[in-house]
Amino acid sequence: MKTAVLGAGLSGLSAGYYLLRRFGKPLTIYEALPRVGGWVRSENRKDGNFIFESGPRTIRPVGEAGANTLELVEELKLAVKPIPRSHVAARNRMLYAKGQLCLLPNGPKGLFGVLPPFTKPLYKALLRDLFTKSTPVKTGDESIYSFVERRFGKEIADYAISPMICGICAGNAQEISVRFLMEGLFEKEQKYGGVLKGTLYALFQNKEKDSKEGLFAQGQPKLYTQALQEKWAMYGLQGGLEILPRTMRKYLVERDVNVQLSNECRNLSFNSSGAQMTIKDAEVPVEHVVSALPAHKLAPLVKQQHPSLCAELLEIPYVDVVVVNLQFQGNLLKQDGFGLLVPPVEKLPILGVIFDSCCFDMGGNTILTVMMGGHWFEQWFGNRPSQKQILDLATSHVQKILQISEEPKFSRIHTLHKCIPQYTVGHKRRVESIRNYIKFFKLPLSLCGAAYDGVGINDVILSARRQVEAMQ
Ligand SMILES: Cc1cc2nc3c(=O)[nH]c(=O)nc-3n(C[C@H](O)[C@H](O)[C@H](O)COP(=O)(O)OP(=O)(O)OC[C@H]3O[C@@H](n4cnc5c(N)ncnc54)[C@H](O)[C@@H]3O)c2cc1C
Ligand SMILES: C=Cc1c2[nH]c(c1C)Cc1[nH]c(c(CCC(=O)O)c1C)Cc1[nH]c(c(C)c1CCC(=O)O)Cc1[nH]c(c(C)c1C=C)C2
Repeated sequence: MKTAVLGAGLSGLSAGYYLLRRFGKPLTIYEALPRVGGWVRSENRKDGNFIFESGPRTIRPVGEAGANTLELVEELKLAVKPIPRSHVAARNRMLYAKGQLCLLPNGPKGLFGVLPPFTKPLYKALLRDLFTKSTPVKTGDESIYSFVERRFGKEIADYAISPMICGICAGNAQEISVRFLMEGLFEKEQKYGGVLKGTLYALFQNKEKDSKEGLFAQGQPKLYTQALQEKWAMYGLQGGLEILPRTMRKYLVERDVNVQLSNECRNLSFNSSGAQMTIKDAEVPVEHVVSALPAHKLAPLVKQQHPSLCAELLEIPYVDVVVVNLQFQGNLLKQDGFGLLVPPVEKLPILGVIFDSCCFDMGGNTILTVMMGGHWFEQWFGNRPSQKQILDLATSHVQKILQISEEPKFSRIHTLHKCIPQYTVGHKRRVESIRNYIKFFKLPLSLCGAAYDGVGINDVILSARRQVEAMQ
């Protein structure tokens, strides 16, 4: 089968990898930019022995999706940099709220004390769930904020869930679907009348999914076993995360997969013998297309022939994120950890700060990444501030929150337009409807990538695998 993949981000390269494994060649991957990797980008500063990541830097080795990524990492023979659960970066996550830096609880003990910014012990939120009647949600979905507020109270919604949503998709918890992160808990509440009740009932009935089912029933990847034994909380890659897409490209090219950079797809239509792509100005026929493009990039390609598919794809919103990498000389952090998040109720222009130099060795420098914008991008950056204004905003907040008086020695600013899809209320139905449309019209088109089945690295790699496995 002659297949084309659109997009050489992590999902497109993964689709290429799984297509090659399942069907062999001929196979071409078309990428608009002169590089692979999409949002994964690492700048290695050899002069200072540190790395600036403008996208992801760590991966979680959790569950089937985590095991699947580790299988790929193992096949590519990449050197991993594990962060065990005992590491300070795995234990310490902070919030900047009510004018102070607050360490988040990271174990059952933390349930019983009163830890700022919370005003009550957290176990009280669990009791609230136990004694609160469930509210049937007829539409089958609601925002994660309203679910958490109903079950656990406003304080948990404002100071635990809202910043967490910022730290995953830079989104507003009041718009993000409960099914994005808490599908299981939501369903337990709807079925058994409460989250705790449902959890206990499921445990008692032993109805939780058998871990021996699924992709790795025949044996899990060695690296995943190692991650479990050594209790990794997360890991990075030697040389920065961009080594992953770069090595995938090399792996594919060495096996005669055609990876065409600077070759944007400009139109996509379907006929009785397959699909017709316009690549730059050339017409290219293929039998099947795997799109690993962001939904808003695929939409205009199918608009002419399938306007309603285009409209549904455009219903998946995206947000812009400003990423500012900062290098300071020496170790300036008073409290080590993964980083800090700022709850949106604080109404500050920053979403969070990652302490890169606590996660990985950065040559004795303090390396910080400030993330800003997201759902609130227009509010803070709508008037298109200059690079200097952006840098000043990031630096002044870092200096105030972390009490750093020095100026950064080196910095980088990236404005990432439409970089993270928002799984707003109704997302699951929207994706089902898009895939049903494709099925109904028997289009030789598969969809993978961050727009549909999860926004993290593990999700987009697994999404590519599942789509390839579902191909006839
Ligand atoms: C700031 C930030 C931090 C993140 N942190 C983490 C993290 O810590 N952990 C984690 O697991 N995940 C993280 N993520 C998410 C992770 O980066 C994404 O899940 C992943 O990179 C998405 O990959 P993708 O292939 O689906 O999409 P993309 O990376 O968007 O790739 C799509 C590709 O398609 C190309 N393209 C677009 N239009 C066309 C066209 N018409 N023709 C051909 N090619 C086209 C693009 O140039 C791009 O290369 C983060 C993301 C961001 C933005
Ligand atoms: C402040 C902005 C962001 C930070 N990271 C991201 C954004 C938008 C993006 C992101 N972070 C994670 C993922 C992957 C999710 C997954 O499915 O694995 C993505 C796309 C991982 C993550 N980072 C934080 C949390 C709570 C998570 C979820 C998984 C986990 O618990 O490890 C916390 C966090 N993110 C950022 C900061 C500053 C921060 C906490 C201190 C930045």
